[in-house]
Amino acid sequence: MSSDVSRSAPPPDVAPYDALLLVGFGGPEGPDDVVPFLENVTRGRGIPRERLVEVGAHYQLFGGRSPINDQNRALLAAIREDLAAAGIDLPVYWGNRNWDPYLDDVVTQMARDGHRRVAAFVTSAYSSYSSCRQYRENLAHAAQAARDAGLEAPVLDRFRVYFNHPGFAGPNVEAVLTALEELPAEHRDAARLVFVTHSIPTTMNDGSGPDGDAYRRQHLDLAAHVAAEVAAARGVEHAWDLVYCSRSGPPQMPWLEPDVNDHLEELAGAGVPAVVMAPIGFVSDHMEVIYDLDTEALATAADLGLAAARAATAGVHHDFVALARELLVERAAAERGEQPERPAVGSFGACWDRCAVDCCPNPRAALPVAGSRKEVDA
Ligand SMILES: CC1=C(CCC(=O)O)c2cc3nc(cc4[nH]c(cc5[nH]c(cc1n2)c(C)c5CCC(=O)O)c(CCC(=O)O)c4C)C(CCC(=O)O)=C3C
Ligand SMILES: [Fe+2]
Repeated sequence: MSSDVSRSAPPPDVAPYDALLLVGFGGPEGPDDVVPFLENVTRGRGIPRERLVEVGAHYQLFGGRSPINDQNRALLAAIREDLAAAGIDLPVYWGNRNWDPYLDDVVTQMARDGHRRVAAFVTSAYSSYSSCRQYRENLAHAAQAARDAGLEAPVLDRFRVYFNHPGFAGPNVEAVLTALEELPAEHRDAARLVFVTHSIPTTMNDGSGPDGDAYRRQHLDLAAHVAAEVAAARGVEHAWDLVYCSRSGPPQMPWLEPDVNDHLEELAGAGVPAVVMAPIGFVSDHMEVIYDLDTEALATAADLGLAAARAATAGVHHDFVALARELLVERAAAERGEQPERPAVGSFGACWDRCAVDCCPNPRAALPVAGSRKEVDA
């Protein structure tokens, strides 16, 4: 499969799919949305009130508006354009887990529009309950909402986890190289690469993927790949680490560590002069990135006298937009019984199309999910 599609070539075959669904997290779009949004996110999850007040304040600092929905609107438009340019005539919808447009409403509309077989592109690149299974629960819930409305629900196939797809890895390599150029020249070669992702409870990490610990190991694998590509491009080896941001939950519950701010302190103490913070755990510059990194961690670095630059997220990078099409064409071929090429960087190889039944278990309840290997879809 090639990403440059010439005009005369026949368009790639996307059968059996009749629509693509972009699946987002969702975010508030004004001050009055913040509390109901936080209630949606944390319902039944035992997040302390103090943490919600604190996170609410982060949103209010930005006028109560997260950039995440606008980023998904831009991604949606870019995917539509990319598909059209490739000659693929397929409607693309967008729905969220936690805010309008809600997945339940969007999938119900898709059913009403007659769609039967839908490919789902989730804006989250790694395995874990929060970043994988919970979205598949949301898809199953949305299919049920369509059935509750008296409609025939489409089958919803979620793409393979894509942290190691070249269309995600490539933009992250490029972003680190660009961020290095933003550092003072005299410190550039000594800069540490600090890869950052969302912390999760250690128990959630332990259960992630088919064999456990997949969330952390997938990040380490991509980080090692990016660091190697950067070294190859610059002819300079940069030491690197994987650290975490946005810890939540009650204080006595262990979450993945170290926190990015603590880590910066340690680096400064060890005499490191400069860092690039690369948020490989996120696909766009949403609140965790613009608050936890750009506001808080960059201030920590400034206090410590560390030169720091934040690498861009994949966002609407051409290669990341193309990834949606490439995974669509790949998965369609697989569903037709063909053996498509499955590009992947790093040491793990391409991930599975359908998750194992006990992959990334829900810590609280066994809920129906879309796209498991053996379970019958809800
Ligand atoms: C792994 C992961 C990703 C990356 C994968 C993915 O992208 O899905 C992610 C993304 C996001 N998380 C987001 C926002 C929030 N996450 C929270 C809480 C939590 N996140 C968790 C994990 C993750 N979260 C967990 C284990 C919790 C504890 C509660 C629970 O077990 O569910 C809370 C509650 C307050 C707090 O406790 O911080 C908020 C407000 C936004 C939107 C940002 C915006 O508005 O721009 C995005 C993209
Ligand atoms: Fe989160």
